[in-house]
Formats: sequence, C-alpha cells, structure tokens
Amino acid sequence: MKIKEKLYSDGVHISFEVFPPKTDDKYESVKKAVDEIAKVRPSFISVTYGAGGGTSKNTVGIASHIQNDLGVPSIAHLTCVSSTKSEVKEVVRKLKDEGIQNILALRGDIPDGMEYPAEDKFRHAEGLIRLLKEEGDFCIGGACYPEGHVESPNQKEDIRYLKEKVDCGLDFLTTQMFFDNHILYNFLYKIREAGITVPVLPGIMPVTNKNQIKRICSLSGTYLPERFKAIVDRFGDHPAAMQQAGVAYATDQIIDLIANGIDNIHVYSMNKPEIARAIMANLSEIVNG
Ligand SMILES: NC(=O)C1=CN([C@@H]2O[C@H](COP(=O)(O)OP(=O)(O)OC[C@H]3O[C@@H](n4cnc5c(N)ncnc54)[C@H](O)[C@@H]3O)[C@@H](O)[C@H]2O)C=CC1
Ligand SMILES: Nc1nc(=O)c2c([nH]1)NC[C@@H]1CN(c3ccc(C(=O)N[C@@H](CCC(=O)O)C(=O)O)cc3)CN21
Repeated sequence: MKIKEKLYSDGVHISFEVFPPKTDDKYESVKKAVDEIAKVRPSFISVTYGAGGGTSKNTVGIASHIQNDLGVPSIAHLTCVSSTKSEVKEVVRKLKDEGIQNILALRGDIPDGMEYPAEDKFRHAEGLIRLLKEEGDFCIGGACYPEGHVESPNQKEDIRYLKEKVDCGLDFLTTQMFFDNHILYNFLYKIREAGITVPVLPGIMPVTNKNQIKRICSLSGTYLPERFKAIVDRFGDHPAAMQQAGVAYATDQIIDLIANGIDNIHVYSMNKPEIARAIMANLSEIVNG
C-alpha cells in the first residue's frame, strides 16, 4: 500500500521507526522487536538505512518482512551519501523485487572523515528523488528540518531547497525531531507560505536515555526546552523513570499536535516495543475513539 493513501484518509495515524541490525547475529532480535511493534497496528513502520552513517544491508529485508509477512505498510529509507549511483540503483532493484512501494529518499549523514561530495555520488537528496521517479512508481517521502538543517546558513535558504526537492516529486515529508511544538507550527506556516503543499509528518522522539539525547543533539543541533532539560537532569540516571518521563513528554507533544489538527504523526521509538505500546496505550481513545 502506498503511504500517501493513508495520509489522506480519515482519522489519526501513528507510525513508528525502526533501525535494521548492524550485524547478522542481531537479525532475529530486531525481527522480534519489529513483530511486537507491528502488533500495535501502526499506520506504517519506517526502516532506517545506516542511521548516522552505519550499515544498510538489512533495510530491504526488514522492510519486506514488515510489509509482506506482518501486513503493515512499510517504508524503506534510502540514503545516497555512502553509495555510488550504481550501488543506489542496485538497492532500488532489490526494493522493487520485494514489492516495496514506499521509499524515504535521503542524502543521509556524512560519516566522519568522508570526503563529500564525490564524483560518482549524488550530492543532495534531489538527485536520488529524480532517479526514483525514473526507476518506478514509488511513493516517495523526504526529510525536512523545522529548526533548519545544520549545514544550512539560514532557514530561508533551507526552505528554498526544500521547495525544489518537493517539486522533484516528493509525496510527503517527515520532520527532524523537535521538543517544542511551537517550532513545528512556525515551520509549517513558513513552508505553506513558500508553496509547499504536501503532507508533513511531525517526527516525535520519546527520549528514554540520557546518552542518546546527547548524540542526537550533537548531530542535529536540536533545541531542548528547559522543561525537557529538567526531566533529563532529574531522571537521566534512572532508566525506568527516564523512560516513563520520556514517554509522557512525547505523549504530551503528540496530543497537542492532534488537538491542533495534525492527524499523521511519526514516532522515533526505534526498536523498543515497550515504547510503541506505551505511546499507543496513552492515545487509545484519541486514535481509535
Ligand atoms: N529526518 C529524517 O527522517 C532523517 C534524516 N536524516 C538525515 O539526513 C540528512 C540529510 O539528508 P536530506 O535531508 O535528505 O538531505 P538534503 O540533500 O535534502 O539536504 C542536505 C543539506 O543540503 C542542502 N541542500 C539540499 N538541496 C540542495 C541543493 N540543490 N543545492 C544546495 N544545497 C542543497 C539542504 O538545505 C541541507 O542543508 C542528515 O543530516 C540527517 O539529518 C537521516 C535519516 C532520517
Ligand atoms: N541526523 C540524523 N540522522 C538520522 O539518521 C536520523 C535523524 N537525524 N533524525 C530522524 C531519524 C531518527 N533516527 C535515529 C534515532 C535514534 C537511533 C538510535 O537510537 N540508535 C541507537 C543505536 C543504533 C544502532 O545500534 O545501530 C542508539 O543507541 O543511538 C537511530 C536513528 C534516524 N534519523
């Protein structure tokens, strides 16, 4: 099923993100986590592609399992930063073979020490989107950055490139995580003003671990409100308490988004079924009521 059809259908839709195993010995444990997440019947599950520049060989396998064995729509991330154009084409062929219809087209994070751009690689997500349009009939998503992308000199320029990227044929956008909804509302106003009309799925990350938040912030420069920092300061060294507080904070953000008319929300719960379950339990009457 094409995800864009879901996005325009009635009701509130919650999706989750998972990352594939880095090594084959972890395949079964990731599969088990994914099976559990599928049980809460999210509108779709997205599968990252070497987040932070890691490996990507299991993305197609996990995305295919979700869609073809579990009956939940899936979307495979595809980045072009670490692969040559012909390697990217090879992955596209595998995705087609597995019947994957949804792709999140990304440039991806530049790994430490990598020389970029390179002659035989796409420089931006744009090139990848053009290739996907030529190669098949995919539903294509892209990433956007409510606080601006770390490599962008300013938000105006970032939004100008975003408009060009969407015009290459994107069906929807997912946002980088944010911890203050006002940032999202301001961003939405600006991109609509700039003529970007595709659905935008806010990305919410339930933070459950102090080190994870440090890594994320150094990668993407995310603003952390005082209210959020107080939670990490108070509960950061107590994993169970941090998890409970992180889920409550994320739930609060999600309810505010829904109350303000946003019906599609993407949750960066990664490979943690207990987080997916807790979020869905907190929203049971809101999503299904
Ligand atoms: N939000 C998400 O779901 C995910 C995001 N990522 C990320 O992928 C990143 C980059 O991927 P994308 O957003 O797909 O990259 P992109 O190619 O759309 O944008 C990357 C940067 O290049 C600029 N840019 C874009 N098109 C340009 C053009 N034609 N000329 C000049 N500059 C241009 C953008 O303003 C931005 O600063 C990472 O930094 C990371 O945050 C990775 C996985 C998931
Ligand atoms: N800069 C950037 N790169 C990304 O890959 C990315 C974003 N931003 N923002 C949106 C999502 C969120 N992503 C995430 C978020 C958390 C983990 C995570 O929890 N990773 C584990 C280790 C993963 C592993 O073992 O491979 C961790 O403990 O950090 C991974 C990807 C991927 N996406």
